[in-house]
Amino acid sequence: MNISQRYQLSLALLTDMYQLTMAQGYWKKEMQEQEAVFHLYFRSNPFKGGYTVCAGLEDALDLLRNFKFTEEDLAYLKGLKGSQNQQLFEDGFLDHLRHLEFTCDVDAIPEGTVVFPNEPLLRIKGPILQCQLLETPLLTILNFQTLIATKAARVVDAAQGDNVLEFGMRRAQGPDGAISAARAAFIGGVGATSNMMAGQLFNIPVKGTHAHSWVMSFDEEQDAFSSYADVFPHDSVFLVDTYKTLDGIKKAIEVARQMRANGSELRGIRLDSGDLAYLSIEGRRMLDEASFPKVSILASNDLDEHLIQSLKLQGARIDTWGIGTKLVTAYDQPALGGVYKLAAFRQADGEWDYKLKLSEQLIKISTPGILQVRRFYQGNTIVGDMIYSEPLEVNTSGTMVHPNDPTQRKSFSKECHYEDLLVPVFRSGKQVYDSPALGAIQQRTKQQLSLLHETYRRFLNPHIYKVGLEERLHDQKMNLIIQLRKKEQNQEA
Ligand SMILES: Nc1ncnc2c1ncn2[C@@H]1O[C@H](COP(=O)(O)OP(=O)(O)OP(=O)(O)O)[C@@H](O)[C@H]1O
Ligand SMILES: O=P(O)(O)OC[C@H]1O[C@H](OP(=O)(O)OP(=O)(O)O)[C@H](O)[C@@H]1O
Ligand SMILES: O=C(O)c1cccnc1
Repeated sequence: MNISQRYQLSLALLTDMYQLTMAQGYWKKEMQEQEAVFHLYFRSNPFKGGYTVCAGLEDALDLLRNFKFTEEDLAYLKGLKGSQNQQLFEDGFLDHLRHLEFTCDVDAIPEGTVVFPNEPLLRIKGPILQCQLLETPLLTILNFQTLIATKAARVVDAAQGDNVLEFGMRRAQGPDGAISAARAAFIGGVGATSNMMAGQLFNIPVKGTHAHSWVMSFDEEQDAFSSYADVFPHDSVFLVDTYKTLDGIKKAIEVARQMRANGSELRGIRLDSGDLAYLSIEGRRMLDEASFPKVSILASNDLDEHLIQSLKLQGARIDTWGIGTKLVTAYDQPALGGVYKLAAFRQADGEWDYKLKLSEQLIKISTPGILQVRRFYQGNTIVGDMIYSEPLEVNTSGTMVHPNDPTQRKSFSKECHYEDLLVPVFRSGKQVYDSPALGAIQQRTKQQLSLLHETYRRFLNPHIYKVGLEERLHDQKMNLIIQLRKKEQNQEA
C-alpha cells in the first residue's frame, strides 16, 4: 500500500509554501510551461560510511501518479491571506492548479541500488511549475527512506547473517516515521518488524516477544513464563531480565522442560539489560547444558551496528538482534542531506541553457546538464561511477574527473562492462515502470552490496568509492563557473 492510500488524502499540499508562491510566480510571468531539468542527489554518505542504499521510489511514484489538486486543497489555498489581508493565491492561478495534469519525464535509480554522493537518484524533466512543486515531497520521501535503508544495511552487515528484527516504532519520529522506517529497514535487510501496521501495509514478516509488564503482572516470574507458554506453546520467547537475569534464565529453562514434556519447544529468550556479552555466553552455556541448543538468544537495548560488532568481538552468543531507536531514528545522523537542484532550463528558442548554483566550496556547486550515471564493473565488482550529461554523451577515452579535485582523473579499462543506473519511470506523465515487490527490492540490496569490495563497507574510515564527472561534462561545468564568476566580478566593478 502506497503513501496516498495510507493517508487517503490528496498529497498535492505535501510541499513547502514557497513552492506554491514560486509556482504562482511562474504562472504570472507566463513561464509555467518552460521546460526544466532538476536532479535529486546527496553530497555525502550517511554515518561516515562508504555507501548508501537508495529507497523510497515506490512512494515517490505513487505521489507522482496521484499528483492532483482537489477542490478541498484549492479552497484551503484560496483562504490564505497575505500581509495586507489580500488573497495570496489568485483565482486564475487556482484555476490553473485545478486543471494541472502531471506531464513530466522522470528517470530514477531503482530502490535497493547502492549509490554514492553527487549521483542523481532521480531526474525530472518537464514544465518548471510542476518540477518545482515536487521538490519538497520527493526530498522528504527519498531522504528518509534512503537514510534508514542504509542504516539497516549496516546493522545487518554487522550481524553477519544473524536475524535482525526492527523494534523501533515506539521511539520513531511519529507514526509515518515508524511506518516508512519499517519499510526502508526491510529494504536494508532486516528479517521482520514488530510494527503491525507496516506488516499489514507492506506484507513484511512480523515478530515479537513480550514486555516486562507481562512478567510484572504475575507474582512469580516462572508463572509468567509458563502462562505465556500455555497461550503460545509454539511461539514463546521469554524476556528473562525483569529481576536477576541468570535466575530468569534458570526459570525459563524450567518452563522449557515442562513445555517439552507437553510436546512443544521454547523458541528463545530475550536479554534487554546488563552485560549482553557475559549474559549471552552464560545463557548459551546454561541452555546447552540443559539440552536446549536450539533455543535462540535474542538481545535488545539501544543496539546499533557498532555495538553488534563489539559484542561479536567479545564472543557474545546472541543469534537474533532486536534493534529499535538507533535504527528507526538514524540516531547518529538523523537526516540525509539530499538536495534537488535545477540543472537545465529550455529557452524560448528551444535551446537548453545549463544552470548551476555557485558556492564558495566546489563540493557545493551543482552540476549542470541532463545527467545520467554510468556504473563500471570489473567481473563481479563495481569499480567506479561516471556522471555524464546525455546531450554531451561520453568522450571516447572514457575519462572522468574527480568532482572536487580536477587534478584527479580516472579511466576504465576496455574490459570493464557498464550499465546506466537511471531508468525511465515516467514518460509524458505516464508511469512506465512497475515497482518490484518489497522482497525483491530487499534481494536487490543484498546483491548490490555483494558487488561492493569489503573495504567500502567497513565502518571506520571506509575506502572512498570513485565517482567522477565525465570529462566533457566537467569542462562544461568549469566553463560555466568561470562565466558566472566573471559576471559576478563585472557586477562588483
Ligand atoms: N558487553 C557489552 N559491551 C558493550 N556494550 C554493551 C555490552 N552489554 C551491553 N551493552 C550496551 O551498553 C548499554 C548499557 O545500557 P544501560 O546503561 O541503559 O544499562 P542497562 O544494562 O540497560 O541497565 P538498566 O536497563 O537496568 O538500567 C546498552 O546500550 C547496551 O546495549
Ligand atoms: O532499545 P531499542 O533498540 O530502542 O529497542 C526497543 C526497546 O523497546 C523496549 O523497551 P521498553 O523499555 O520501551 O519496553 P519493555 O522493555 O518493557 O518491553 C525493548 O525492551 C527494547 O529495549
Ligand atoms: O517484541 C518485542 O520484544 C519488542 C517489540 C518492540 C519493542 N521492543 C521489544
